[in-house]
Amino acid sequence: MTILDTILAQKVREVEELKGSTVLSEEQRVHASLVEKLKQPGITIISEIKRASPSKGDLNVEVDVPAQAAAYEKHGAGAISVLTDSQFFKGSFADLEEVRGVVDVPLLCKDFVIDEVQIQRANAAGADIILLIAAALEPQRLHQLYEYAKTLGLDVIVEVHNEEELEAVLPVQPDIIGVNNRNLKTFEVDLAVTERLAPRVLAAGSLLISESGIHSREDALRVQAAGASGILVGEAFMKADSLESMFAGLRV
Ligand SMILES: O=P(O)(O)OC[C@@H](O)[C@@H](O)c1c[nH]c2ccccc12
Repeated sequence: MTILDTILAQKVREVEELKGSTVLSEEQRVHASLVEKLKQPGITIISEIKRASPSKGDLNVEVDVPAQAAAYEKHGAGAISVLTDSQFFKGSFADLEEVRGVVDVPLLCKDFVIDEVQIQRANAAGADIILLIAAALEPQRLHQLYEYAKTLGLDVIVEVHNEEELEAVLPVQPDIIGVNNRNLKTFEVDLAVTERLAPRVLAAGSLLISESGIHSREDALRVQAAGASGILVGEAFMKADSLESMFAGLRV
């Protein structure tokens, strides 16, 4: 069993609980658009609230979530990502709701989505964007969930890590493809993954976000040169002594 298998088994249980315990609405809210942000000149920084992760352990468990999110927005985050998984990342939907209360930028509910009910919950908690992970879903199921999220007015980042996953999701014609530099099965991180997959992503007409392992100006410039219009950064912000200088460094 890989860690991804373990997480997905837990998500099956969570989905059952969610279906049993809550009546969620399909309310259409007005959403802040990540697509529009990514089309603007310069790189869009998506700053993540991530207390802990299976690969790195505790990053910043005691973080003051609303204060961190407000600082992200103030220093120039184009969007904010909140890990809502509790078991493996020590996040929560309460974190997402708190962040929604203090920022206006587009908000990504970062979780392992396998069912519509999780998308309803993300929408209800104030998310503007959800993530669909190719490594976690059959292509047809990913396509269904993508279309469902769109009916709620949400943006979707379709996440891939290799050529095979990328080819499998291209028929969806995703507005945004996130290339995860981290292999979710082995935790290995390599920015060359973005460089390898970028030409195909851009040729398909999708916007490109480079995810994971970005810590420095050099890293940001490297993925921007490959064609990324956005970067998703967690650890570097959660462990930064100064958010201001971290933003100054990554803004390219
Ligand atoms: O902390 P990093 O290396 O900057 O990575 C952030 C983000 O890319 C990472 O948290 C992530 C990308 N895709 C995911 C899917 C599930 C959980 C987490 C992730």
